[in-house]
Amino acid sequence: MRKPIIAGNWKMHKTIAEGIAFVNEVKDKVNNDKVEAVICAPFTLLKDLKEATKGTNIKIGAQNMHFEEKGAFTGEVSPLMLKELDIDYVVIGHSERRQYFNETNETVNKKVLKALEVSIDPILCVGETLEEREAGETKAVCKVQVEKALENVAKEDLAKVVIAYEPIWAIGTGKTATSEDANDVIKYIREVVKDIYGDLANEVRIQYGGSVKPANVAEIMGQSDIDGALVGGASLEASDYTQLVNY
Ligand SMILES: O=C(CO)COP(=O)(O)O
Repeated sequence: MRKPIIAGNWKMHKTIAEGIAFVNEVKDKVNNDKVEAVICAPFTLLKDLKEATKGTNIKIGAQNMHFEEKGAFTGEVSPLMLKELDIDYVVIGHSERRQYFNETNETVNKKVLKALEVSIDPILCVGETLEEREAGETKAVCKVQVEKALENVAKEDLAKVVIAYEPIWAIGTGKTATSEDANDVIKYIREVVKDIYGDLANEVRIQYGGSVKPANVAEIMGQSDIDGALVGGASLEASDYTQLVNY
């Protein structure tokens, strides 16, 4: 049975003080045992958020990391530095990183492998652009992204990988894929994983991301193959976040 995972991706928002105030507001209200609740925050907040969420149901994720453990990589953060903070998840290959920071399928694969090696569960993001969708390439694009990202991932590690299907045109635009469309692509992504790993694919959680909010979360989560949501904008407000994880 796959436990649904609802993760807020704060992107480049919130100071430490704001993050702690947020956690203090939501922590006693996050009480849906059926869902894993996660906050993916900027690096500067991680240590304090781990502290503030101790003894609560909220897990903490980073939004990126380097694939090397150390070295001359000015401005980067190493997987071991995240591990030292006992970080639970790390978002890998978000479309904003692919678009603005030259993240490629190859670096995404290296990061996924490294995250698994240091025991931080990767949230692997895939998804098509509007152009690709209009050209009917959605599934082909997702297939390549998933196959490349999972290259050399060991069978016994597969279930630790969370995949987030985030159509780029639905991110921050207010446009969601219809829940049936999202479900259809997610079903297909599971087939792609199945072609590589067989029935182990049934253990992989696949989230939807893109303009998820309290008003549409139940419908999205009600789909047969959607195992969670990765939420940007609507995860920034404490009351919205509480509604999302308690949908
Ligand atoms: O990119 C996203 C989550 O990673 C989605 O962002 P929005 O929920 O703001 O559309």
